[in-house]
Amino acid sequence: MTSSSPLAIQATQLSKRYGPHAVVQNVSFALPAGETLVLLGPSGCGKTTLLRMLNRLVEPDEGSVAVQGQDVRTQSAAALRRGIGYVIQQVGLLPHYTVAENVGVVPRLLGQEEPQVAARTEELLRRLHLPPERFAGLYPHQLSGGQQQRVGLARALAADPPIILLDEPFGALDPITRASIRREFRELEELRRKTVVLVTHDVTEAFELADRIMLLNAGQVQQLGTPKELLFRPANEFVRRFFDAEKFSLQLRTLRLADVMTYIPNEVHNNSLHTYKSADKVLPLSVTIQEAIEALSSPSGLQTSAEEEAVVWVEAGNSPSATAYISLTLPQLMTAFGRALQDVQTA
Ligand SMILES: Nc1ncnc2c1ncn2[C@@H]1O[C@H](COP(=O)(O)OP(=O)(O)OP(=O)(O)O)[C@@H](O)[C@H]1O
Repeated sequence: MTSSSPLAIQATQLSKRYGPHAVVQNVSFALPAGETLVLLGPSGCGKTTLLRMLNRLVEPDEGSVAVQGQDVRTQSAAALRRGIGYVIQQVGLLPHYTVAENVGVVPRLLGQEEPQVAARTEELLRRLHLPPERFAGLYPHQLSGGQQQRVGLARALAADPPIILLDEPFGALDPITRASIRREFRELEELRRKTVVLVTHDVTEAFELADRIMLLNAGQVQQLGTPKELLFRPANEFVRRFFDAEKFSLQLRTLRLADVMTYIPNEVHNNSLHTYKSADKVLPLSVTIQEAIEALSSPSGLQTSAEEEAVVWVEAGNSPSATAYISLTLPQLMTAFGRALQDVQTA
């Protein structure tokens, strides 16, 4: 992100008290358009209150919020609703409205024409894997929790707001559904262009989705940075301890193939510069070590080498004429990962 990117949200010195409790204390951040910021921290640390100050559901005692460069206090409720989508854990679907009616609520409130609302609803339901032929006429109680969550997301996206606020959007789901919806969510083109602020207390979720994480404790920012910075350069003891229990799994989700390629021995590079077959699995350097392990462990699409070892091909750099690919086995990957970790921790 360049410094010239326009700021989607700028929060300045936000504070909020409830009685004697300072729930949010002096929180500031600047969020460039297109970035995903995750608010993370233990229960009661002020995440939801901070999120709700961004769309004026909670008024701060001190400080200010600017959205697209304009103070939110000077924007009408309708303008804020158009510019900022909001999804909460309880989904909040209207029980007597069908799926399609729920998705169309905000565009209708904003006065959009019926054919336009219907087309947008159909497009979004399809994109969120809820085929409208089957789902458009159902009522919320006829849906599973995961399906309801997707309708909630479709509803927040319906008016195509540039900013989306999500409060524990996957919180009510079981861990397996949660992981798969999270993956769909990450891959949703519709969301990639948007500025997202997401509240969670799930560390893995934060690491999988965030460009930057704000870790809060008792209303105060402990650290604001990339997942890599929080994991490998914790600002204080609270930050270090917060990630300690899940450190290894987070390291796998934070380091990418690009970070470990220099630790792959030369002989591997030299022996494996072949042209790959189109059916083979090819990974870009941007995938995480976790994703590479999953690719190496899944039964489909694997090529088997002479030693019967699973390999993936990795884009190992571009020459002017062609992309070079090297093959990588799980043991080679894990050795390189171990070396990269040692270096990053002692650097
Ligand atoms: N309207 C309110 N009146 C009084 N106290 C409140 C109100 N809203 C929140 N609080 C208190 O403020 C603190 C922070 O609440 P908040 O919901 O922002 O935390 P959170 O980090 O989102 O927690 P969780 O992860 O459990 O949802 C809590 O102690 C809560 O009891």
